[in-house]
Amino acid sequence: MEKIVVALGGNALQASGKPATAEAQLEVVKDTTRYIADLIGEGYKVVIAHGNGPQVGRIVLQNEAANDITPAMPFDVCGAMSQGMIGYHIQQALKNELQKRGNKKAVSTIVTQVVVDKEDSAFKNPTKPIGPFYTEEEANLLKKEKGYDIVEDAGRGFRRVVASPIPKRIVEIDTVETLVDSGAVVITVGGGGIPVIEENGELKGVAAVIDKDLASEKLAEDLDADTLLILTAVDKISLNFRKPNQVDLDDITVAEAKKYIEEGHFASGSMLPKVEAAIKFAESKKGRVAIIASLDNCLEAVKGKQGTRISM
Ligand SMILES: Nc1ncnc2c1ncn2[C@@H]1O[C@H](COP(=O)(O)OP(=O)(O)O)[C@@H](O)[C@H]1O
Ligand SMILES: NC(=O)OP(=O)(O)O
Repeated sequence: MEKIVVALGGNALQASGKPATAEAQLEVVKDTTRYIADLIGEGYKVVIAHGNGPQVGRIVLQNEAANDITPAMPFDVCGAMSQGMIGYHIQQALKNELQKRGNKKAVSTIVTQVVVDKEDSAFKNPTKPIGPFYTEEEANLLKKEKGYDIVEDAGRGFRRVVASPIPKRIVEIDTVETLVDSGAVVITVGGGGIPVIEENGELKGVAAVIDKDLASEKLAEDLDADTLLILTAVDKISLNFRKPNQVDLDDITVAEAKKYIEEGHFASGSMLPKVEAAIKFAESKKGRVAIIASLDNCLEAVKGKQGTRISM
């Protein structure tokens, strides 16, 4: 049975431009899980990973705002909360959807820690956007009052950025593997995993957000998956994106993908980490394929009819 690690992007988890209520998130997740249920219905063994940038940013803000009433939780705990919150919605919506289709598969979220290097240079150079968008005026105030690092995010406004170290090891991988082998649908490395460092033989949470595409790639390698399916808002990756001479790509080799990166076709912080994760997975073992596609085309993409496929 073909094993697929599905990495869900922001648009699969929340409606853009709408208030970030629990109801709105659940509605979007319900749509998302219909597509995932289609994949499962076709017999694919599916493991789900997802992002958390907007959600963990909001949880941190809620904690900071309520600090006078009850102590704010540290950043790593906020990451764990985002995993639980998003995982809960996905596992509930997917279980309901599968049950409707007469499928009794178990669906479980694993709170997942991912080890990073405490010397990772990312800790000195924050790049991962989290939470809401701000105007320039709001951004300047937040920088001054809260000491946030804030950058302009791809022409969409200003956003807080935090460190995004490279994922080295998935702590709960054996548990995930056992559950996947038992036939369960597992939701894991949510938000790229809760970042932890190893100190004197112990795990310790750190303030960071791991890139979920890179963590999903690590997961796919560890589980010996056949396919890494990265779902986002566009159906294919493009050369000259959003320019009059845009060219959408169907099938590319790792060598071509590397050349396109060098030519600067993929925006850092958005498409670049996806293409990098796809390259790493395709190179890791003969026969492995990475696909970047939109959620609504995920089944067609797995069948080779949609999306961009990256292979050796
Ligand atoms: N060369 C490119 N081809 C396709 N999309 C691109 C390209 N460069 C940047 N993008 C943008 O990257 C976005 C995906 O990144 P992002 O929104 O961060 O992903 P996520 O779905 O994980 O939240 C696409 O929706 C698209 O707007
Ligand atoms: N952790 C992470 O990569 O989240 P986003 O995909 O939401 O940025």
